Amino acid sequence: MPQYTLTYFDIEALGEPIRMLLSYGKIPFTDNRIDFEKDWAKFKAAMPMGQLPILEIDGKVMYQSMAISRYLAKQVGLSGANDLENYEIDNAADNINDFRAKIASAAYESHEEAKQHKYEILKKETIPFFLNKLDKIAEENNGHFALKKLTWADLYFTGLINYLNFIAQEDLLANHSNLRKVVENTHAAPGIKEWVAKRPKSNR
Ligand SMILES: N[C@@H](CCC(=O)N[C@@H](CS)C(=O)NCC(=O)O)C(=O)O
Repeated sequence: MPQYTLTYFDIEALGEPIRMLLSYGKIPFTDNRIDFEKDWAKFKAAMPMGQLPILEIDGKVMYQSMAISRYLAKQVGLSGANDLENYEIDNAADNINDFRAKIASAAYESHEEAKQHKYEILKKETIPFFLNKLDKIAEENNGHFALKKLTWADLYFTGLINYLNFIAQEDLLANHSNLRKVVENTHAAPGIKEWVAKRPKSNR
């Protein structure tokens, strides 16, 4: 059996969809968590793109969380059966990633006034726009993001949601029952249920 090591920070965010994919596939992995304050400066230069997560499989270093997710999804049966199905899943994951990037752009803005301005637009326009669109997609897919069944796009959203709530500074799912259903369906999946019950507690 190959040795899997997922290296990320001690949070959910971009590492969590990968932890969920491995758990769903019942693939044992070392959950290596780097202390950002204490140790990150030491590791950063050695990372392929200066960032985390990375997944090592018998020493082969993989990076870019969505590329890793696509790779693992194929291994564990959470990708599509053909190009069109994969398009549907990728499309959903890209929508989710666009939403993530918009929120992150406000959260990591270093200029205080610009940050306030970005949050105002986020709250007034961007968040309601994306949540309504994503909730509609989830409704059309019976509590999933694509193909009316569990795919890696559901794990991508569910893995990110606590982090998105944290950086958006609100409960994004409060008024979106179809998105809550995606999270419930993902949490109920075999392997993921057990992972969520035992994973380190984090609010992001
Ligand atoms: N596109 C990359 C983005 C990775 C990324 O933004 N990683 C952040 C943590 S979520 C990071 O490593 N930050 C530390 C740094 O840039 O020094 C991916 O999806 O893997």
